[in-house]
Amino acid sequence: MDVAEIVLEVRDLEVKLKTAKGAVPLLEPVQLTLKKGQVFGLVGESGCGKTVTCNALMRLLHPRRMESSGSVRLNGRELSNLSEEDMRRIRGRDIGFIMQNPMNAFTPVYTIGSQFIETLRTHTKMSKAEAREQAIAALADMKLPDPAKLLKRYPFQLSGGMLQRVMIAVSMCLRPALVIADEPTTALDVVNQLNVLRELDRLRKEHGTSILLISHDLGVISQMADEVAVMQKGRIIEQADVYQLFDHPQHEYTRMLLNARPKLSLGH
Ligand SMILES: Nc1ncnc2c1ncn2[C@@H]1O[C@H](COP(=O)(O)OP(=O)(O)OP(=O)(O)O)[C@@H](O)[C@H]1O
Repeated sequence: MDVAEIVLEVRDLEVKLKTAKGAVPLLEPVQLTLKKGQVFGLVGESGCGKTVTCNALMRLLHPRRMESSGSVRLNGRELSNLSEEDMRRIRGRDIGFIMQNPMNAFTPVYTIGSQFIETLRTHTKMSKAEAREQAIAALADMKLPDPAKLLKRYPFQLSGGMLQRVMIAVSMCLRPALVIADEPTTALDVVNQLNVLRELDRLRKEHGTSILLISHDLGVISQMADEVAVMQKGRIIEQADVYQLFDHPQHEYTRMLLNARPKLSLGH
C-alpha cells in the first residue's frame, strides 16, 4: 500500500478497565489501517468494544477508569503522546465525529447556529460572519431546506433525521481527514437511514474523507464499507475486503451476523 495514501494507522491499541482487583482487558490489541477515501466498517454486537475502540482512538476514555496503550497515527502524526490541548485541536478539525443520537451532540439551550458557528470559530480564525456563511453553505450542501432559518432553531425543533444531517454538516465542514461515525443511523427510520448513508457516501467521494463506520448492522456496512473488521468480545476476529467477507466469511460468528442482516439498498 502506498504510504502516502494511509490516513489512519492503528497498531496494538489496547484498553484495560481499572478495577480494585487489577486491570481487566476491554480491548485486545487492535490493528487498523484506513486509506484516503476509504470506508472501514467495524461491526459486532452490542458490548463487543466498538465504542471503546473509537473513544480510545480519539483519546476520550475516562483516565481514572481506563488505560490504553498502542500507537494511533493520523496522516503520519502520532496521537498517543500529544498534549490534551493538541488533541482537542485535532478532534473536530482533523477527526470529525458523528454519533448515534444527534440530540446528545447539541446543547438544548443554544440554537443550532450558535453551536455551529462556535465550533467553526474554535478551530479556525473565521469571523462570526464568515463562520455563519460557511455554516449556511454546509447545511445547504446537506440539502437541508432554508439553512439561514435553520440556524435560528433549537435542536429539539428538528426531527432526528434533520438533526443527524446537521451533525454531519458540522463534522464535515472543516474537511477532516477522518470521520468516525458511531452507529450514525441506528436512531433513524429506514428512509432517513438511507438519506444519511447516501450523504456520507457522497461527501466521501467529493472530499476523499476516510470514514470509520461503526455499526452492529451488517446491512449498513455492506452498503458503505470497502473493508470490514468484525469484533467480538473486544477482539477483531475477522478482517477482509467487504466482498470477501460477505461471500466467504471465515468465522462462525461472522456467518451468524450475516444471516441476521436486514436488507437495505442505496440504489447503486
Ligand atoms: N465506562 C465504562 N466502565 C466500565 N465498563 C465499560 C465502560 N464503557 C464500556 N465498558 C465495557 O466495555 C465493553 C465494550 O463496550 P462498548 O460500549 O465499546 O461496546 P459497543 O460494541 O460499542 O456496544 P454498543 O453497540 O451497545 O454501543 C462492554 O463490556 C462494556 O460493558
